[in-house]
Amino acid sequence: MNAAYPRTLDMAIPSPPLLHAAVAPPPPPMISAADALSQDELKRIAAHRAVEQVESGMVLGLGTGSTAAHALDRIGDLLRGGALRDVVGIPTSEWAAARAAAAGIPLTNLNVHPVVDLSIDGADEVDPFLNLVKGRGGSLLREKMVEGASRRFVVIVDDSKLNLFDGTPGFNLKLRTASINAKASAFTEKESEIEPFVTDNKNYIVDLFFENGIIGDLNSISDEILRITGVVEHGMFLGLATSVIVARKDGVVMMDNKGISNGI
Ligand SMILES: O=C[C@H](O)[C@H](O)[C@H](O)COP(=O)(O)O
Repeated sequence: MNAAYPRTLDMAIPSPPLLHAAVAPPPPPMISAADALSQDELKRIAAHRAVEQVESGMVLGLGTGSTAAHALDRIGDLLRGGALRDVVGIPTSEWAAARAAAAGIPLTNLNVHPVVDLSIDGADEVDPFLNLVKGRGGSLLREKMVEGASRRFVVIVDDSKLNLFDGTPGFNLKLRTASINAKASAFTEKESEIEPFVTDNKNYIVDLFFENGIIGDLNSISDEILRITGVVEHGMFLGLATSVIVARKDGVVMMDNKGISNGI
């Protein structure tokens, strides 16, 4: 997982075969120690609300990250306590596989279960139309495969994730994608001092910097990014989420295609 989450859109491109991915736990949130507990508590609350939708016998998509961790642990607790049974999960990363196994969730894969009943995962940014930016922990490709195969995809966030996709200026130009008004970089200026971020699938994560914010139709931008030779996938999850559970200090809200409900 990445050590820091820049406020950018990420995409994955293949890395050279000699590089291998390090599987690490999710990064700590970039907030002060005093705030850490309350933000983590919000993540836990959102995750537990989502797990209320899990039923015995379901095939689950198991998300990646510090918010999804609470969902995995909760599902494990319910399985151990007997409140849930016959649940199997498809992990969206090596990290999720390890965490789910530790929680006692039986694992499967998309070959065995090509249709997933319910996926639960965090996000880096959520817009009012339930579009997401994901992948700042590097798991966007497997996440999109599993969550795209899901009947329901419930996103769990604290309210710091409610952003429009704003993009952030960047200065470390490696690949210019002029047609989408963005610059991309896998490295800083001092390449020797930084390890490129390599995913579970041995792809590089490249940060895309939209200098003037993301302007235009997101689906067209998505198509354009995917047409760039070498791009495997990007972190915009458009039209995949069926609902978003947002934990705020003043309560929990759910966003879905009918609007926003309070007090769920
Ligand atoms: O690659 C990482 C995943 O897309 C995560 O679900 C996303 O980064 C949100 O992670 P967290 O819940 O730790 O903020």
